[in-house]
Amino acid sequence: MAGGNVPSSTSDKPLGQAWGYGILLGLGFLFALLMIFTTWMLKRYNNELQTSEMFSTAGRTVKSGLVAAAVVSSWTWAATLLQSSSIAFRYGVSGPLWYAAGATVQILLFATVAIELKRRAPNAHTFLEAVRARYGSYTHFVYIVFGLFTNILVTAMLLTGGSAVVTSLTGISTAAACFLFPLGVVIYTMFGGIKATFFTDYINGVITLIILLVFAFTTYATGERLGSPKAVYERLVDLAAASPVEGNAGGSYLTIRSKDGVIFFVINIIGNFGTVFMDNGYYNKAIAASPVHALPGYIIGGLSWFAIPWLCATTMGLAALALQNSQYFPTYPNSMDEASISAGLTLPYAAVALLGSGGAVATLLIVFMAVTSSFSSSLIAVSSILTYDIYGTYINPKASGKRLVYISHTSVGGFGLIMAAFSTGLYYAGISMGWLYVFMGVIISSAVLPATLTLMWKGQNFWAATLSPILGLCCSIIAWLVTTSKLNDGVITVATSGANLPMLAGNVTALLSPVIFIPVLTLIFGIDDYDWQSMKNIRLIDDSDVAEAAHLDISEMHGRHTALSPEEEAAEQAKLFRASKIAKTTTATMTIILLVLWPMPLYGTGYIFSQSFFTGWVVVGIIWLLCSTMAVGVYPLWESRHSMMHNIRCMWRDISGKGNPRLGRNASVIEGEKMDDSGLSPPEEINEKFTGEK
Ligand SMILES: NC(N)=O
Repeated sequence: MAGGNVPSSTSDKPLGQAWGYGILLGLGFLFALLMIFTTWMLKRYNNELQTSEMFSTAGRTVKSGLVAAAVVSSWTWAATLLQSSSIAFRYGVSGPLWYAAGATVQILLFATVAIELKRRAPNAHTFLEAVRARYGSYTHFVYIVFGLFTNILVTAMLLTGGSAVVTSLTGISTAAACFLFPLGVVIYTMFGGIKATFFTDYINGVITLIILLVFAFTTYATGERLGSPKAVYERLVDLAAASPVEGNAGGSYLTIRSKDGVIFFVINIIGNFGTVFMDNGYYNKAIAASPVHALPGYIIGGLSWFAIPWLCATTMGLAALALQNSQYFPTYPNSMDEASISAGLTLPYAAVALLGSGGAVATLLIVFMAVTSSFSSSLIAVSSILTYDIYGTYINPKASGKRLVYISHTSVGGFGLIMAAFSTGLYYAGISMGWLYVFMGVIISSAVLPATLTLMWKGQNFWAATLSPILGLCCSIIAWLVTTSKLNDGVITVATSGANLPMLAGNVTALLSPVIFIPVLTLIFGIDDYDWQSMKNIRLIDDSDVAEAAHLDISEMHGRHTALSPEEEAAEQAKLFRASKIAKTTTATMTIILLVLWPMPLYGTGYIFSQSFFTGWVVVGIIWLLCSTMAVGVYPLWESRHSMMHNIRCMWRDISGKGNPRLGRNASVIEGEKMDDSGLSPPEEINEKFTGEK
């Protein structure tokens, strides 16, 4: 059951309200200042200007390490930490695996779709532009609505989850938290555009990984209150002996065979297909990546992300189970109520039980990081839809680059404000993050298949692309509500409709009904024979007015602002074609491993973990998270080393008065993947040319 009530409050808050306001406002403004400084620096030293192209595509030059870091951070929602820990609290060791596997494969499979988008529509700013190019305005409108639904649901989940944690730890009101979370993010996203999300994603991701490692080492190695896999294992065995888990093999918390766990697995897979494939943010990151870096970026990102919910929930969900009957647990001597579990309070309570007020501060930090990086990604996604797909297409098609930048900024601010108000309303309606998490697929997943086929199959006709998401949505809502009513004698409430079986019915219907609608509509109206040309014809925006206002020549600006020559385009297409072939086999293989080969034998045999198996399980989780830290914490720094050195040198020349620091002023722009950097500053050749230094 998910949602329906407001979580019960514990009398003593581990931290005072000053902590809540300090972190929400202080860190928010710190990030905003960092972004203002970075934007200024990139303009001063790299001829980089916040044009409309730059705001939403980062010049299409970002490298794989930073793409991976951005994927990891923006896919690390509040729910990734909070909901996964609550699922572990409910179902035991299977929960973290169901959560992690059920939400990683979409990122891996999306790599294939991302490559197709770059191949088919090399100049698109959003996925929706490609939809319009192929099918026209009606279909475009349908996918705009599904795209906006996705970002609204994801943002609502971030704010409901994040604010519940802040309230539970500091006592500041949930409504205040809902409005304060977006403040700093809106400011830094306005200044930095998609590049802001890449920067802050990197920082947020690194901080998150470090805190998760601290939690894991405290629970399984160093902490006084647990401190070893053996201590956790023994308490889980005792707990199951006293009250066996219904639907789990042997009533144990230490088995992958869990009836409700596997229902959650299915809901999780379906909902997350929706939130990746229908979120423009993931297409935006692919568009921002240079052609050869999109595929490795998504694969490294997906595999690195897997360890986050897996280890986080294996640590915090199980620590909460192990410590819930101890005096350290905030709800002691009571158990956590259902509303608190659904709101995601398992992790903060476990952190306090493990580490006292230090755990509470670490939780506030990690939740702040999760909320802000994903929120920023959603802000860019929504702003690019409102700017390019609605304003630039239907309201003012002749809009200048400057006007589009203005609309982007306004959209960012407006969406932040609306979502703060909406999430506050959800809180008072008793709709929690956990409820939204299992609900999201019901609303958005019917568009996944037709959206994918828009890029992958030339045969899908206009009617199938346009009608199947709408028909699928109608069917999924009916399936969800009818199942709720049937199982609850006609009583449909937030609590009854949030149970596993109604959500399962709604989710499965959403994803699979297009499997019927698409062939039927294709048979009725005839198979299409699309030549992909209209997608190729999408053009870059003319940003010359913005460049002129900043006294820069557009041809000198960093990033891709002009169309490629036919030779460059042919070379880029050849690389993307090769990447497309690699993507299909690699991602399909990884998906089979994560969804079938790993969990299913453990599920089928109903194996109950021995103590040594559990220890090995935890050790693999910790090693995996350490590898993730290297991949998204260290690798992007290595990749950007020349760019960073360039900027440091420029800054030093500037500070010490050694000449004009705008080194790239007259530099020729080196496009596409010839760029030496990660899209954050000019390539080495430029550096050499103007400084004489290597
Ligand atoms: N991003 C998710 N599904 O945690």
